Amino acid sequence: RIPMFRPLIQSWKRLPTPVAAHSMRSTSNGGNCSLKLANKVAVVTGSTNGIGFSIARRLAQDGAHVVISSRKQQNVDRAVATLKKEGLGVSGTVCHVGKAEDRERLVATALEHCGGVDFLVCVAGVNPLVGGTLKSSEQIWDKILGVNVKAPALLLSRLLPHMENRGQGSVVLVSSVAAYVPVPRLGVYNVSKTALLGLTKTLAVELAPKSIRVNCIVPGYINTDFSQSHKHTKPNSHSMYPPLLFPYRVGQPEDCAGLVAFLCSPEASYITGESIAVAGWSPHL
Ligand SMILES: NC(=O)C1=CN([C@@H]2O[C@H](COP(=O)(O)OP(=O)(O)OC[C@H]3O[C@@H](n4cnc5c(N)ncnc54)[C@H](OP(=O)(O)O)[C@@H]3O)[C@@H](O)[C@H]2O)C=CC1
Ligand SMILES: O=C1Nc2ccccc2C1=O
Repeated sequence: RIPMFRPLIQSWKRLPTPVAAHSMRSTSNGGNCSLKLANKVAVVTGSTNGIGFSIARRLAQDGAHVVISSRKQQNVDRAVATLKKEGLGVSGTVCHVGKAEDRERLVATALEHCGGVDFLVCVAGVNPLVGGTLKSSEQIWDKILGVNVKAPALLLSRLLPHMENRGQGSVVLVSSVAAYVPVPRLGVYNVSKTALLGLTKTLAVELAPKSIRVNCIVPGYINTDFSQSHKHTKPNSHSMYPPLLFPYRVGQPEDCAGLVAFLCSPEASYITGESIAVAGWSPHL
């Protein structure tokens, strides 16, 4: 009876049921139409290497057509060629997520190749400075918040009308356990990853009436070039991170990919506003 809740309740009524979401159609991959993401289109930023590449591969293996992107043309070409050789349905374009014209090109590429978009996975993230928060210049603040926080929201705002046209959609943001437990000397980066938790919750509420779900994955230390270049963050027996699983194994990009595929799938159709750790331990209650 509280008026504020009325729009949300109306949107819940319209959320797709798992049964409806399982309907089978032919796939844009020319592949198996029983795959759970058949006929779907995914845009993945920062997807030519590491976690993003693994997510792109997994979504394509599950039947989606995936639009790959990152800053460097040669990386896009290499990633697209590798996945096409595996028989997967992918296309690609250059997109530095911090540049408005690149975001426009990414949207245009997705529409041109695929006619619409069902999933947006925002993986691209940077940390140009290892050091204390208060030692960071305004330029560093602008760079990190611009790429890590503003860019996902601005890209989604351009894709939104096309996702709405499809009747439902799923957005996945990539935060970090650093959002909950600050990694020493990753000051502004830690702050940006905490902001993504808030962005997830706010967008989940705003987009529920449009049947678009917004969730966030929260990786721990994952074995990629990015983490290699921040060697001091590797958990060890002196680190502030609890040594649950990581003495036995380090996280791999594929650990993140499986979770994103689930969050995009019909099985997750009643999950929104969640932040889920992939870390071998849990950073929150
Ligand atoms: N690895 C880890 O331990 C953890 C990583 N994360 C997060 O996961 C995400 C991916 O990290 P990870 O896979 O390790 O990194 P990698 O360095 O392995 O890969 C980064 C990818 O993003 C692209 N990229 C970098 N900057 C931009 C940009 N401005 N615009 C578009 N694409 C860009 C790179 O290609 P190109 O150079 O061609 O642009 C590359 O494809 C980041 O958001 C990071 O914060 C979170 C927690 C832990
Ligand atoms: O860049 C990162 N390095 C890390 C090390 C441990 C946990 C999270 C992270 C990051 O997000």
